[in-house]
Amino acid sequence: MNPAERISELTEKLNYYNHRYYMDSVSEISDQEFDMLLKELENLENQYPYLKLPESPSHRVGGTITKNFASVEHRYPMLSLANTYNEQELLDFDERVRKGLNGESYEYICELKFDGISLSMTFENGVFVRGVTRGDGVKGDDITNNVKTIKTLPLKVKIPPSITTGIFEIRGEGFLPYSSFEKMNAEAEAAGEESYANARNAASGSFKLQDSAEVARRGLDAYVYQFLSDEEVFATHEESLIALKNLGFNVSQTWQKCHTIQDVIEYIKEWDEKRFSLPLATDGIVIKLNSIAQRAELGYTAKSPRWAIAYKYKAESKPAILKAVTYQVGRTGAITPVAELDNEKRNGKGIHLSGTTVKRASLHNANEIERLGLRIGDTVFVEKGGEIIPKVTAVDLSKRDMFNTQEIVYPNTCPECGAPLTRKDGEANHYCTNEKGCPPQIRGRIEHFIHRKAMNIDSLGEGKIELLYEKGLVKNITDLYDLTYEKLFGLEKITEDETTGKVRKVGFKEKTVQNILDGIEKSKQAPFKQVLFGIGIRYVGATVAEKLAGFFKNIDNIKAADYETLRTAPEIGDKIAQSIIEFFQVEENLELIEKLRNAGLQMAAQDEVKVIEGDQLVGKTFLYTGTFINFEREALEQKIEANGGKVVSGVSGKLDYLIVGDKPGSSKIEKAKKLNVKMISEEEFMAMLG
Ligand SMILES: NC(=O)c1ccc[n+]([C@@H]2O[C@H](COP(=O)([O-])OP(=O)(O)OC[C@H]3O[C@@H](n4cnc5c(N)ncnc54)[C@H](O)[C@@H]3O)[C@@H](O)[C@H]2O)c1
Ligand SMILES: [Zn+2]
Repeated sequence: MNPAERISELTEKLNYYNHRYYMDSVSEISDQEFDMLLKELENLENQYPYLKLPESPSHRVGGTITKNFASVEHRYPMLSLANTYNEQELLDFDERVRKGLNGESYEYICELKFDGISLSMTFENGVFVRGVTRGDGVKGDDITNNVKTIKTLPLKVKIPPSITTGIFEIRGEGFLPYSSFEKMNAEAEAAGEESYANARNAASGSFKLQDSAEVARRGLDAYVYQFLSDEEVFATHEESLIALKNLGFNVSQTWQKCHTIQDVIEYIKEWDEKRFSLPLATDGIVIKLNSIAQRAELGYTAKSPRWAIAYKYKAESKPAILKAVTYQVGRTGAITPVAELDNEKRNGKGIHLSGTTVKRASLHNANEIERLGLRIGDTVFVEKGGEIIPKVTAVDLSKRDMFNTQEIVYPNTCPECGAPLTRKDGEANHYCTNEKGCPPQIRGRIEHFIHRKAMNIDSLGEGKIELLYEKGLVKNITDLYDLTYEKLFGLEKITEDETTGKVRKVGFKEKTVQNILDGIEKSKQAPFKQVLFGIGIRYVGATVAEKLAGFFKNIDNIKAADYETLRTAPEIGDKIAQSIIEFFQVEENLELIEKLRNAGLQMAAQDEVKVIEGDQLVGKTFLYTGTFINFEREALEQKIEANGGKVVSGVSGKLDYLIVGDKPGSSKIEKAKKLNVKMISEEEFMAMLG
């Protein structure tokens, strides 16, 4: 490949990864791999400047603004940071600073590099008015309502007296603490939804949700690390950090002043392991010049300040012995192979990696085992980078001993129930075929049934369900409604955590029993859409269940619907329709529904109470495109309907009004123009309401 081809390939790849990372909150490769590719591109571009492409990611901040929020121009651009993974480049940075300051003395402030998303928070007269993402560095998404869910962010503070304009801005990192991240992923898994690979992606995805109530539930937090205003308020960064803390902002107390680059290197070493005891993900250290005046002397490149640099920790990789492969069975029957690992002394203590003990790592599926070419007894490399879940990255073939290692034979029967496994075309996982009798599948279905978006019985959980199942009290979801105080009181189970060895006791005393029974009783009031989700028809997630409930109104209509009728419901495609038909063909499923009905569960949708505000829009149809200042999408639809109007799903000649917001969709606009549909602004719409 010649340089031109490589430059074009790297540009395209990096732009793609940037898009996935910033828009979709997904990392398809590790940060380290990304940074290496970017460095390679930068080197090539320096060598062959005339080959640099206009869309090159090398001189731009990586993010973009989205269509889902109003976009806001930053008062001060939000830049990135230069980064490095090695000490020499840190020394080079120090050398550049020294030269740039012409012999003046200087000092650094070191901070941890928190791994979340940058936030800009504006205060006017001491009141928090706006929270914005970094976006493309010039403009960002207005996510004020989501930022407001951060409990540690004071919404009103005293303003420093030297600020005459009344306006100042705070910058910080919005993040999801590990504890919230784990909780959120456990819930997502229970609901059969996709989980995030790491806390940074989960934070990024959460800050960009439309529903602020859901954002609030996720438990986001933020650390504040920068103060900006038109007036010069602080002479040093240190002063500003102390002042921010005193004003009530959440400033991580892990920062430190360093007088030399050697002190900086000490700080880096100190936090290499210690950072894993922090409640959030960190991926490095940020080194910043302390003096604000000296910062101005050094200035900026197009992408980052010259007075700061990020040192990023390399993902730690360690050898381990693959003792065995075990197989886990999930709710859907999917089999996951797991590597059982130990250290090279084989003393059962596992390996110590990035602050935690590792004894197991997921191998995902049979293909992955094949790709890695694993044998039992191999020495393998285990890595834990930004992801908190360790992974096996390769076999150390130099240590391979053919006589003392064994081939891995993928099982063809279920390790839990012995039933045969199948693997559908195009699927990576094997599945246990014994849907009705396989214990983890049964327990999984019950866990799904009590999920927050289903029957919402939060007084039950995994451990309790396991106990009820083992005692033979609950073998399927309908058994929950036969539980009584007598059956539950006094049940007990002691479990030992395999990795930590911690002993945990689940015991049912008076209060626990009462809570469980109350929770079950309350679930009888859960709306039909939640019941429909809870019974666990394949492919019928919470959203599909809501659509079905809204369209068919009750379970009998759904049961009676044939394929064509099902397909007329909104967003019900072939796969879902087939799955519903199949579900209602099974006799046991029909019995299950009758039992739930007899237990008193809601099998029909209650008529929604429609709010009526006026009749100004009666007889008129509306469609909207873009984002609006006064409404989220749902609120806008409600407003139209509450005033007698109707929201339609596409532009047609019959459409009366297209309401055009910020960043409208071009296809809707074009179609509306062609069909002469009247287009109105948000203000004009408000005026129609009178
Ligand atoms: N894996 C992928 O596919 C992929 C794709 C794109 C980008 N990335 C990663 O993202 C990086 C680029 O992101 P970036 O431009 O935001 O740079 P960056 O994350 O390396 O550094 C800048 C950011 O650091 C954050 N930060 C955390 N703690 C800070 C502190 N104490 N002081 C100041 N800032 C602090 C701020 O949000 C700031 O915007 C890449 O280097 C790469 O590692 C990964
Ligand atoms: Zn099984």
